[in-house]
Amino acid sequence: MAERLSAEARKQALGGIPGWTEVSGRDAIGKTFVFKDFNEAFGFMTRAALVAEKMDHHPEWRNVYKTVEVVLSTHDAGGLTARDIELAKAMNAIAG
Ligand SMILES: C[C@H](O)[C@H](O)[C@H]1CNC2=NC(N)=NC(=O)C2=N1
Repeated sequence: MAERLSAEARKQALGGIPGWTEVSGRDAIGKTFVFKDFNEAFGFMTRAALVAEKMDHHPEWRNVYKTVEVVLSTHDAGGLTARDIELAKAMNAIAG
């Protein structure tokens, strides 16, 4: 099973994924993506969903019109792991 990231490791990892911050009150990271319109937002979710499924690592997310709020945490590990960082990077790349 993936190991939870140390304080130092997560600080360093967050530096490499623009827009992602620690979620207060739980061991997770989050980002709110804002797109041009609903089509762009849902297109992002569709592409991200395919990557997430391939990784077998799934986001917690919420879509309202052109925004997508994402929270990443590794449920099996009870907190933040390298798998979350990997998916966050992929999501940033997909969003462009
Ligand atoms: C059995 C399956 O591999 C696990 O339940 C996977 C699925 N997707 C997952 N997604 C996330 N975010 N955390 C997990 O621990 C997790 N575990």
